[in-house]
Amino acid sequence: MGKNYSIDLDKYGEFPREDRESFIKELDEIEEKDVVLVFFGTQTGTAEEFATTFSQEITEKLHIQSLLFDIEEYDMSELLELPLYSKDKGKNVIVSFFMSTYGEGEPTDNAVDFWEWIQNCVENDVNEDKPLKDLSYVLFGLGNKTYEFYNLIGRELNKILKNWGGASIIGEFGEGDDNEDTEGDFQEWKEKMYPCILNYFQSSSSETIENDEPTEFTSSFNIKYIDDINSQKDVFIGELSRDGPRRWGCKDNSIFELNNNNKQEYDVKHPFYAKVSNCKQLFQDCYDSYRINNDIKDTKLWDQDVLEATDICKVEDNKINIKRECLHFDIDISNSNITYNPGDHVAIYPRNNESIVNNLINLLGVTEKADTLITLEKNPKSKSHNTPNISMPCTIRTALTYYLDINAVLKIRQFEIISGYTENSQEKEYYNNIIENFKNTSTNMEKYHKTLSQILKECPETKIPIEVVLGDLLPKITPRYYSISSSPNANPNTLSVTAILVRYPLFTTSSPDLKLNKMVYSEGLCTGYLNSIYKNSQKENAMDQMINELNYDINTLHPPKLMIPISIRESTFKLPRDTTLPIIMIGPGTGIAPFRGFIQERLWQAKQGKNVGKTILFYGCRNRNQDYLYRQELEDIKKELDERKSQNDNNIKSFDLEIINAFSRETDKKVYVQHRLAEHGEIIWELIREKRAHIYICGDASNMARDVQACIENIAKTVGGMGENQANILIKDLKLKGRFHEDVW
Ligand SMILES: Cc1cc2nc3c(=O)[nH]c(=O)nc-3n(C[C@H](O)[C@H](O)[C@H](O)COP(=O)(O)O)c2cc1C
Repeated sequence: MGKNYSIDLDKYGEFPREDRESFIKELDEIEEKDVVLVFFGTQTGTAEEFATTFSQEITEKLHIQSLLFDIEEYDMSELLELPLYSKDKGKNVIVSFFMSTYGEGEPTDNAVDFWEWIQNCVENDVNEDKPLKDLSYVLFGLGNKTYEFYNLIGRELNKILKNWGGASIIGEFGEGDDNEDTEGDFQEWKEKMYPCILNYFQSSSSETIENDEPTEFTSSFNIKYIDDINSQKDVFIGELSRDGPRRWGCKDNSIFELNNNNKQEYDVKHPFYAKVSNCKQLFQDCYDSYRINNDIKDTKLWDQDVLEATDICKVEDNKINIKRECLHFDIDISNSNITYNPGDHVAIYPRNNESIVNNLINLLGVTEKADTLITLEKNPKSKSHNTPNISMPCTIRTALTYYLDINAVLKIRQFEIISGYTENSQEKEYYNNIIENFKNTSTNMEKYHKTLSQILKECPETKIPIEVVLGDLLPKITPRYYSISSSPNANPNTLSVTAILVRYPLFTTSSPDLKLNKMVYSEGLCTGYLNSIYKNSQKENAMDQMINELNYDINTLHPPKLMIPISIRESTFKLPRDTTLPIIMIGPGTGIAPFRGFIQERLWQAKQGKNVGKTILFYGCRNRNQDYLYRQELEDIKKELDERKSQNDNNIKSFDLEIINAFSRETDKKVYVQHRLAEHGEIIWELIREKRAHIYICGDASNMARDVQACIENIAKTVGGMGENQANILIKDLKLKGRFHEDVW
């Protein structure tokens, strides 16, 4: 399609067009005149999920053609050509964007190029041409109000499209706040948006748009079973891959990827499968307490795909105590060409628990076909142009284990689809109640906490065709990001992860004999996966078994089970280039993760003969004997430094490390990091004001980060004698100068 539409694209700055698809070409391939294009910028999949729902409902409910695009994969400079193209072809096109904000008001990884390009456009356009003046757009931003730059990407994009581009917005700019209820915000917004979209097409189209009752849901795909496959090499076995299937082999007792020869770069769409070189538990005897049947979610009993907490649970009086666990992993990145800096993030791709997959396969009634190869082919009766969330051909078991999030909490659209697949009036009523309840009261969908298996268990007469489950119902598994807790210089070829296990207590069985009470819980997808890797690695001969399992029988073929798919995401949470500058790190709980890397790096720098500035860590946890992460390691480093100092050791330059702890449950008084920070106001102030210290906060976004910032402002007032306004400006100024960093979630 390219430059047919006489726009001088280069004038606005270059877009990396290589390897990008053309959305105008795809638009050209469909006959319909009225089309909604839907782009998403997502990190953990929410924006993609909303964009998918939006696109599907536009087609199913409004009967308007819609195309869905990952913003990363398309040449977005075509936006400039789109108005002329549409005019030329007599098409009415709406462009919609679902954009999440990350970092400190930054775009998601898949939107980085688009974001740079559109900002360059604004800068390069001296004449302010309003090149998008004939473009109509729809915009929904996803963010979290606890962040300073709430929904910055959505808000800025709105301004750019409107003010610079001259485009017109349809309906209202929508915003979802993850701190409250993004799903509810989206529901409300889209219900108002649909009439606006209809209106737009009705007034601009020569044809009449029929929008009576929504038609019945039609599966986007038909399933095709493949009995004989010519070439096994074309089969996907659960690997994550930008291009074709991937295979692993074994030599000298170690596993390596075949046919790769390190040529392929590893990224989020083509992760590196890494060996775990070491993993261990970090907490000692640490528990969370729940009152029996009181603190627990109101939910029906079911006996599958939840875990009974017998081995991690202690009953005591009228309480159930469930174990808190935190795992440390050292991941081997040798032979991967992967590099990282302390403070970067690692993406980990989880997979579903085998027994939960088996349950679901049974409940769906596909046990016999579970290991047959399938592909999903477009259903000619469906108008949907969506692509499936699975790599094909693969087996149903592979799709449900590696590609689809079978534990995802079902949302309203999924209930709408499911309700069409039962003849039982009670089940229908049950679904309708959930849908109505949600629509009328904006109840947070998480409250229901229903997964597909639970629903199928509760409603046995619901029979959902497998192609709907695979192609329309389940979202894809997205990677989870962790702050890397190591320094590459101190640990060549290793990357560490510190992960607290996420457990959702669901209910307790209540027995008059308290000792018989049990807790039932479900696990977070990624930490459950990491826990299974940890447990497996504790078994004898785990590695040998994994190697043995790499046999090439198509029915059991899978990526190496104990290897973790990873990729790196660069972060702005970086140590100062000038090693002599002091740093103040505040990171309670797993917020310590990047600081373990920082401390390792500073120690390494000192050992290399560099002068290293004062390094203070404020670390908080409940109790020094239970959940003090890396206590031994930190104490060992302190000891080593003290010994070297007392011996006037010239092999290491100065490295003044101070660790200040806040233990919240050791005394009657709750002591948190901000309290300890306030106690050290004088030195903090001196380091900030006189010594150009960098401040780093890592951990909980909603309370801790806010309280710590308020505490630093207070120090500026009480110690530095600043007024309210001045103290506020000081923090803003530090941020602008790149001396105040946050890595919060
Ligand atoms: C590390 C991290 C940083 C974030 N930074 C911001 C931010 O600066 N502003 C904001 O409004 N939301 C921020 N968020 C919230 C996300 O935008 C929000 O959770 C969104 O729903 C995620 O959508 P996604 O699943 O499409 O990536 C951040 C979330 C995380 C985990």
